[in-house]
Amino acid sequence: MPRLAIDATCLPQYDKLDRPTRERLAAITRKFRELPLPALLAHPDLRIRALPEGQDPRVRTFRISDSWTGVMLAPESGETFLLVHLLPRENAEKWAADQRHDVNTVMGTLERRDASALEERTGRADPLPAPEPEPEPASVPAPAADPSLFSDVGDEALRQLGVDDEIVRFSRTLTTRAELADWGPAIPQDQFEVLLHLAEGTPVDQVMREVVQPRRAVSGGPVAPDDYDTAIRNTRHRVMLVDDDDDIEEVLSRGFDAWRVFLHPTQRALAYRPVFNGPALVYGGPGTGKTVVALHRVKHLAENLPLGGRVLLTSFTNALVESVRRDLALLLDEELRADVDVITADKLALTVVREEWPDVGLRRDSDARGMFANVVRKHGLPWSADFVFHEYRHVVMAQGITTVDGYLDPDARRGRSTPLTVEQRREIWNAISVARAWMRRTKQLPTLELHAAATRILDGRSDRPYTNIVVDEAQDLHPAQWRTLRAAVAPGPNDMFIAGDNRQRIYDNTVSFRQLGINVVGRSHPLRVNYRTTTEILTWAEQIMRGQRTAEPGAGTPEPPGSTRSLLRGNPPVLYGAPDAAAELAALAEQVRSWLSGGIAPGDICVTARTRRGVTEVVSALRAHGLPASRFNPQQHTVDDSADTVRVTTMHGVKGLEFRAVAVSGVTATALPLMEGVTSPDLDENQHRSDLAAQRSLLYVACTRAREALYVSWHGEPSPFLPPD
Ligand SMILES: Nc1ncnc2c1ncn2[C@@H]1O[C@H](COP(=O)(O)OP(=O)(O)OP(=O)(O)O)[C@@H](O)[C@H]1O
Repeated sequence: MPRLAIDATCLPQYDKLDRPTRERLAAITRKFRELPLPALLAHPDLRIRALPEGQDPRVRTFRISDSWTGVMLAPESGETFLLVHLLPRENAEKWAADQRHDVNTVMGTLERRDASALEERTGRADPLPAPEPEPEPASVPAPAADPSLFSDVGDEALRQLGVDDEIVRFSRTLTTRAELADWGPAIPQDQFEVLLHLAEGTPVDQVMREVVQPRRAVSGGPVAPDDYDTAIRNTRHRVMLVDDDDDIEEVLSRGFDAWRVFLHPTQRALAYRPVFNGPALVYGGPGTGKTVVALHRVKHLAENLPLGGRVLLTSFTNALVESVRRDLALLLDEELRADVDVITADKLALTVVREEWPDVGLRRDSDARGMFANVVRKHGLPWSADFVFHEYRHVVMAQGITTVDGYLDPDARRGRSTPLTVEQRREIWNAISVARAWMRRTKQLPTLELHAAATRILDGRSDRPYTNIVVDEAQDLHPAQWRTLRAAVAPGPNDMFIAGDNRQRIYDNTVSFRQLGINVVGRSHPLRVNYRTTTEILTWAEQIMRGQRTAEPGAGTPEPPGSTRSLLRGNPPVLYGAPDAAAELAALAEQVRSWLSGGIAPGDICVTARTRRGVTEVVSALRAHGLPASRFNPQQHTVDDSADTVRVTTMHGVKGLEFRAVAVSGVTATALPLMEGVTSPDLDENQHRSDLAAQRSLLYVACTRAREALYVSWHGEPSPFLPPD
């Protein structure tokens, strides 16, 4: 029986169809599965048309309605029809005639190209000749500088990476990366990805490892050039196979959830790898699908749980947990979800501690800081409360030190820049002990204490609550939180799956996985394709991180800025430096108005401010300009807050989220960095640097939430973190 497959290109188009057109499309595609090819092609109602002048004899169009046309690929051999595109009638014939589909025999995938555009650029030519042997260097005159973008990659190397002759020839005509990016939509997508990596300077063997091999792993070997059936089956990152009993309408209407179906080969290889022999780390820049991979990993683990097993999926804040819980419901049926807990590490610690100590409560961290001020005053200590609090947070609690000898160990304060004598340490230890004893007496524990207690309880048990733990947004967890997580699962295969990006670290925690007994060496994997943000926005935002070399926890190799690529194109960010705050707010309102009138829904627009006060000012200003705006507190409301208003929140509040349009306001020198949030260099030089880096990351995180449009504004002197002009 013929089978139906649907190209990802159709999904956003499907959203534009009205109900009767959708029903008609479903009825037509049902026929694709019911009728043999000759009967289908001859069917009078469907008006399937070949394109005599088209580039690809297998491409046909069919009528869906007066205004919509479908484009399909109907290979002569094999049984799979591919629904390639849904287009307004007036554009369909031309588009369909320009496209050609081929099997990429190296990667085993089905690819589409704009053959007419490529032909115009490179001419129709015979395949490239076999490579000549390299001439002896001594006999060659010094070559003229080759301006071609890929001058240091030979034809044969390109072919081995799955770049076919036509694209090899085409690639030789390119001189800049921008030109390559412009041609993205015309080039076969897998080959485009290979070229993008090479253009960034990625070595050939790394491109082979990261782009070609994951695709080969799916195809399992070479695929013949006419084996369209197999190639379609191998192209699961772009093509969805419809099962015989699937309801086509239902399948198509899942469009917005493309992440559930079309995993990039690297994403799929990580999420569905049967076993990692210990903790595994997935890292990568913003929007590369780390959360998506984490969610699919949960699916894999839940599907393979032993009897009585449980999976924990955790993320950094309540809002993020809420967001992944909702997404997980789209991926897993209820029965599987029953074996998965989706909670923060703090909630886990509280639950564990309450099992032993039911009346324990949670104390705000700011309270704990205040308590240290009392102790310092009472003991007449010569240090500030902040200094002692930092010793507590970044030394004692970070390293899980439980005895005075542990604190006196010469290694305990490694990385702290203010030296302390043994006597001084004893004094500080006493003060910290007094504060901690007092907290325990009141039974109101700040989160770090809660985690210390939870770790102790879990370590004392023979059984562990979880079979597998999946951690998203890992970069901001404090070591004490990691210890709870480590203790909640027995060490072994598939114990921990961790997703994070150290360049998005926006709180004051730094972690050494090795010290925590979380060994990810040899199991750290990068993701490099950004699915969220356009190239223009991403390239600009990467400049915020210029000069910053942040090692991934446990990965050893720092990720250089620019190692994430987007396949999406759009407009560059709009930057505006206003003379004063009022002018900045007025311009912001105009920007929001223009997005709204351009058809972006209010709920798809987010405005960030650096502080809560800034949020209040923005909300008032937008409302004063007659625009719908409301404060959006992801900690309290969930992210699907249905109010149809522009969301306004702090820069911290947008962590992990995304919006079609983002305005980052108040990027003024006095607000970024906001010095009241930065440890004074007199207290600790290293912490000072680390806090500044976190504030730089904050701007980077806020800007990389934008999918299509980014606007950044300031008044007076701009933040030094902004990219230079
Ligand atoms: N394979 C895919 N196909 C389609 N969309 C995808 C795919 N992978 C990710 N996306 C989409 O890209 C966007 C970013 O994904 P995700 O949030 O998982 O990235 P992330 O790496 O966790 O981002 P960040 O670190 O910036 O929070 C989401 O809209 C997601 O649905």
